[in-house]
Amino acid sequence: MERLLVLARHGQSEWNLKNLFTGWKDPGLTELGVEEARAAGRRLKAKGVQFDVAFTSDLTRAQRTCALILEELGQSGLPTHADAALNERDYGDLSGLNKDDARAKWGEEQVHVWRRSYDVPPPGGESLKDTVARVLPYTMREILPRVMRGERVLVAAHGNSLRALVMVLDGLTTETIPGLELHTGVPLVYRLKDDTTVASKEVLDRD
Ligand SMILES: O=C(O)[C@H](O)COP(=O)(O)O
Repeated sequence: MERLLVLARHGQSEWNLKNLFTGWKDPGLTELGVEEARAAGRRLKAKGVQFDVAFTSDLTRAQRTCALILEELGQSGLPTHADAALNERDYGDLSGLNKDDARAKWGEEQVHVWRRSYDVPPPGGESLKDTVARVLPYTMREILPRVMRGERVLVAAHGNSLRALVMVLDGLTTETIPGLELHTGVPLVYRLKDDTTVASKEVLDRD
């Protein structure tokens, strides 16, 4: 039985382009972001991937990415569940600030800790640990059972909500998670064993 789980970060958003902390804010995709999402769909198609169900967040950039990937696969109209549990990490007081301005104000190191550490939340926002605490129960309850039943599942979400999942799937630790970067519009194709651990992982990077 195929146990397929594809994780895709959304394409470039308007605020990615402007280099702003985004979190729970809801900008749309840029033209490049639309193209990145379509290209992700085309790369999945070239691998012969088809889905039975899709999951996404309640934010526009992920939902649009999900729809564009499915369109490229000729699967528009596939059952799709949108849930805030898959939203980007809440960037709290940093939301809307420019990332370079933040580095100038608080220092490179502090901003890196807020962006990439496991358990240090940005002021008023969520740490990755907080994000794991909502992404993982939702995944265990809604997504994993379907994968294990043989449904082919697409999850179109965000840099940090997907880092939360990849941390668990790849067995990363609090020491190694800061090194993980997920790029816009790059699908990660996982196949799971019958004990839910990872049988294989393929990164469908841009050419
Ligand atoms: O929410 C955001 O600002 C980004 O899309 C993810 O940001 P990060 O790379 O700073 O975690």
